[in-house]
Amino acid sequence: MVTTPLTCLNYIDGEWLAAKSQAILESRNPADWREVIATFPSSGAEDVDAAVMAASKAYHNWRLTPAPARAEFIYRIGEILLQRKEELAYLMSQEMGKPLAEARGDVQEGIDCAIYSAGEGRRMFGQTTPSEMPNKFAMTVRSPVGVCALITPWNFPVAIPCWKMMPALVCGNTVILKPAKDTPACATLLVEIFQQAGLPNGLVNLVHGHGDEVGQALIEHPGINLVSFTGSSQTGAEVGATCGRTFKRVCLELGGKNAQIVMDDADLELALEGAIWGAFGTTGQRCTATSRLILHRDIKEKFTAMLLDKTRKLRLGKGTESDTEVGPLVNKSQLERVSYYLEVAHNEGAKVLIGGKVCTDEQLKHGFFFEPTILNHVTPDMRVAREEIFGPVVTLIEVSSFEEAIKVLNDTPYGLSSSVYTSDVNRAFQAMRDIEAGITYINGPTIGAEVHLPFGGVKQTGNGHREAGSAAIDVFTEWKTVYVDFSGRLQRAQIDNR
Ligand SMILES: NC(=O)C1=CN([C@@H]2O[C@H](COP(=O)(O)OP(=O)(O)OC[C@H]3O[C@@H](n4cnc5c(N)ncnc54)[C@H](OP(=O)(O)O)[C@@H]3O)[C@@H](O)[C@H]2O)C=CC1
Ligand SMILES: O=C(O)CCCC(=O)O
Repeated sequence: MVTTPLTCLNYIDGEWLAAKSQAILESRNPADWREVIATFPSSGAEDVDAAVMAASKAYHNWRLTPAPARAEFIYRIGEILLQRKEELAYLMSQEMGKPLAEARGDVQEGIDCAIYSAGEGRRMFGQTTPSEMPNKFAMTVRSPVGVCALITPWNFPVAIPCWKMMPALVCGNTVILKPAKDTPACATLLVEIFQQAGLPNGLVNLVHGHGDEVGQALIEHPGINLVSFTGSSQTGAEVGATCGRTFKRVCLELGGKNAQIVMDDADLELALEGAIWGAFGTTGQRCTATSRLILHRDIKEKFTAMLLDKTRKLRLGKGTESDTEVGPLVNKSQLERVSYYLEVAHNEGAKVLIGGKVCTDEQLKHGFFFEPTILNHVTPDMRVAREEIFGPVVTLIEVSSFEEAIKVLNDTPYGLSSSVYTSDVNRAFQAMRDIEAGITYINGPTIGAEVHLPFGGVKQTGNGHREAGSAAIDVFTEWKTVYVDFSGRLQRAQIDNR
């Protein structure tokens, strides 16, 4: 296990460095805020400059390294991640609060992503297409985009950086990672693992600090070719606007307001398991979390009773304790945000069936714990049914038909994940066709994405790109069309006669 507090540094051009200003910040344990987990640099524009310079220099060799050789390096990272999985998972649980079992799952996603992306190194196919000319061949090849800025949130501190870094690197790009300031230690240990795998200087650079300083300097920097951002829709809109203004390719993975429909013909035990995991897994701090349960009126009463019973038995605690099912929120402002939405719920006339307040348990009083909460009498027009809460709060909405359920599900500015529990195959296919979301689960919870499949959403959840799976290769490469004219001269007559 890692001994805390850790002293984390930036990693630029193969060296561990303090910020040029020497300023530092702290990350603390959300289950007990008295405990400092790490100190880390509060970097500025001059540190970003150094990282961009290092990444640009490294790009010249890396882009010419054959993709299968790049892939071998990525595979090696996957192997070391597997060896150090427990260490990384424990640190994650200490630093952002998720239960150990979930933290292991987070690291496992990083491993899966490395293994999958390494395979892509041998599959970076283009196309050959017949030319209209007799003396020409035509083809498309993939080229790397260049220097990529990767800006990540705290809720999946290993998986999300890996979703971005593994495909970016295998495609021949170099990267600068700006992790969330709540999880600097996880990002530092991750980069140490890359270093252990034999990281060439400048290929991966790590710059810690405030989003509105480091993040902003990155998105504005003329040496950055691509920005891949995962975070809130509010920040994402600003990132997208800046990238538009400065002509950068940008991939935005943003918020969600995901719903699970439970129909009158559903297997209720199965739907219950899905609802509990979807709503309270990672303390509701997933972009795919179930925030709305859309319940058919014929099963609503029975299902609500089952839900209440199960929620009452959930064990809150420190993520590092083996029997914990629900950990703390990540920081004070998350606790305030969730408390604020409870006030909104009261004002809008929703009814708290369970939870609804900061946890008062003596053992947990130094952590950011909020009780798992169920809100009843919620209607689709209420703010609690439309805005992302990002905490352990689920709203119950009653409907009378399948058509109404789909309409309510779609009635949100977001479109990431969705789920339908039904035993009617026709309804399942209709849901697949009519739901406006990037991901639809049939008889499964809204959470639990697999790294070899495209991930992302519609509407205010993003800008149309997909990460993970083969879609990630589209994000991190440019198409180049190549014509080979083997006659050695222009054939005027053929051109004119076309
Ligand atoms: N669709 C998806 O794939 C996912 C979406 N999310 C969404 O992320 C949100 C929670 O994450 P959270 O970290 O609070 O989101 P934020 O948008 O606050 O932050 C995300 C990242 O952006 C940085 N940042 C903040 N301001 C700027 C800026 N002006 N320019 C550039 N970068 C900036 C942050 O730095 P700092 O830490 O210093 O603030 C952080 O690294 C939720 O809305 C959730 O739905 C989360 C996971 C997956
Ligand atoms: O919230 C996220 O950042 C990813 C969640 C993936 C999933 O649970 O499907």
